[in-house]
Amino acid sequence: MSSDVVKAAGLTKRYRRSPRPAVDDVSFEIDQGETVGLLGPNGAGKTTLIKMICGVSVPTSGHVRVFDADPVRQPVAAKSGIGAMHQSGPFDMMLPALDNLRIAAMFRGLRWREVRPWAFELVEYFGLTESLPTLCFQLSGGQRQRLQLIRALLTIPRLLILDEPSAGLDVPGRRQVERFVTWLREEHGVTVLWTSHHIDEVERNSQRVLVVNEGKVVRFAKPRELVEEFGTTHLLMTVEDQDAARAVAAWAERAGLTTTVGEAEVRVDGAHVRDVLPELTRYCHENAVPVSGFSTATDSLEQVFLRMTENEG
Ligand SMILES: Nc1ncnc2c1ncn2[C@@H]1O[C@H](COP(=O)(O)OP(=O)(O)OP(=O)(O)O)[C@@H](O)[C@H]1O
Repeated sequence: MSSDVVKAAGLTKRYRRSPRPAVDDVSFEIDQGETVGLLGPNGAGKTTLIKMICGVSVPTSGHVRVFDADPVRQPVAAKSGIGAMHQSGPFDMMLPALDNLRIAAMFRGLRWREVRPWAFELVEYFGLTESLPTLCFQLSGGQRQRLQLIRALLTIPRLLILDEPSAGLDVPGRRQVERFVTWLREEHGVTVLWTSHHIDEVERNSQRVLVVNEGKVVRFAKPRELVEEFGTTHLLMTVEDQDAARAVAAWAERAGLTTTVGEAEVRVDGAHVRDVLPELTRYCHENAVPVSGFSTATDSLEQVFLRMTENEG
């Protein structure tokens, strides 16, 4: 029995009449209790990957195991531990929110009477108590999004899969989802796989990030490791006049660095830019170059992600 919750090997999905596979020879493992952010640009294959993990879509080749079971051939063993929220999962729009929750419980073989106290706690936490009698088509997009999340959580799953849980939510709503996911992981050891186009929230809440592009895994690592590996640091020197800007830029270029001269500052880019800072400040001091300050900044995960998934052509 392995401790991996999800294990994919050579997983591939090619839709009919598609020029290239949506998911292309993907292999990775997700450990018990970790939160993994799945990042990729539109059309990268995230939803297709999630559908195969949930047993909703059949792989063309390769395989995926969830709790050591094949989600298509052994659906009960694989799926009974999964709580999944899919992008725009269907509701019966002409029924009240409450009935949609009851129906979801029924489909999952749960007794509404037994799950109701927990469901009502969730409803209260996500601020939907007064919306329970409202017909689904009369709910706002954000309210429907919250209802979807509650539906995925009618029981606390061992593996929670969320496909863009924060789509359409305002900032407090996004933070509420983040806090809840963190609570599930910390209090219940729930393993989480989630996608989001809000890279800042993935960075804040994921132990590891699986970056996919054009169906392939680009990298699977901790956010900090990605920033260290693919990010750059730059230096901003604030100068008092253009002569000073030219002097700083000339020195930096002699040191093999790239510079961008602005109105009152010089940006210096290049590997190990921090290492040259003492020498540069000494040069400015000894030559009376009027520099009024400096700062260094490292790329965010968002900048790194953009660089990693830039498509040529
Ligand atoms: N049912 C389908 N039939 C044919 N092609 C499909 C189908 N579903 C997805 N695709 C294609 O597979 C590729 C991956 O789509 P997928 O929805 O998995 O991407 P995604 O990363 O989830 O994108 P997004 O961020 O836009 O939701 C896309 O090129 C898409 O057009």
